[in-house]
Amino acid sequence: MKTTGPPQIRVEEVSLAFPDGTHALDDVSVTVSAGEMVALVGPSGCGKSTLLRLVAGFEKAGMGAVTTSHHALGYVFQDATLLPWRSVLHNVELPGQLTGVPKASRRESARAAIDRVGLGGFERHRPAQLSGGMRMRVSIARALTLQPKLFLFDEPFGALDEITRERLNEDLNALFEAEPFAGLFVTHSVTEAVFMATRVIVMSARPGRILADIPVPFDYPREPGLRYTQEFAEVAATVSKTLREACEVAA
Ligand SMILES: Nc1ncnc2c1ncn2[C@@H]1O[C@H](COP(=O)(O)OP(=O)(O)OP(=O)(O)O)[C@@H](O)[C@H]1O
Repeated sequence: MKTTGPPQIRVEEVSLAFPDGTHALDDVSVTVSAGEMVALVGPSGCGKSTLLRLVAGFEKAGMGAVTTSHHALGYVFQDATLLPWRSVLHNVELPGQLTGVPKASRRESARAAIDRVGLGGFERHRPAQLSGGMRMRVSIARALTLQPKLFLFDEPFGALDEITRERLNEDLNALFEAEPFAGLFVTHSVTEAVFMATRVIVMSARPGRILADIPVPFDYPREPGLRYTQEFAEVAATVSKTLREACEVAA
């Protein structure tokens, strides 16, 4: 198991209300260090995406402070957000192209990232020729070319079938193990949260507050069969119970 490094993301006592008065977050504090993958779960609309957007700098906190290390940031959304007219290779090259990386060098890192997500051989395919899971892999490869030390995932596998999602969880765990970034991962799946995360944060209904911060005590690599063990079931039950309480208050 890797040791955790210095904090990469610090959210301190943050509250946020949108201009229309929607109170999205209330007194939220989260620290994520290198080597931590923190899953965020909570009732729909509790402010999980808003919290990610704050960390990315797309929103400003009304109160409190958000600080991140000055490293490149990877952001992966539920939609793969690929350009349909571009090949896999050209989609993955895009961040390098936009930031002025010379062609040979950006092509080399794009090819390496495509290999790392298991899509070697599909460089010339267009997004429409790929499955949903493959498109998501392209999206992750594109983020990997930035060599992010901070990685934000906004429910990236929510639209995929169960088995594809499990495979992507396993592959993302392997990427995390190989290069322990600081990760914040929004999901509605308790199994996915516990399988992937080093900690699971459970948020309350809006305005989102932190109800629990539950450590996940499993080493990496995490074998697929971990999901069927008693220890896994116990951690998942703790998360589910807290989440259920949060949702019952919301209902
Ligand atoms: N720009 C905005 N202006 C006003 N309200 C907003 C804005 N963006 C989000 N909201 C509201 O803020 C609350 C939190 O939204 P957010 O998308 O962060 O929730 P979430 O927990 O990610 O939801 P879900 O799990 O359904 O994806 C919601 O009530 C949402 O409608």
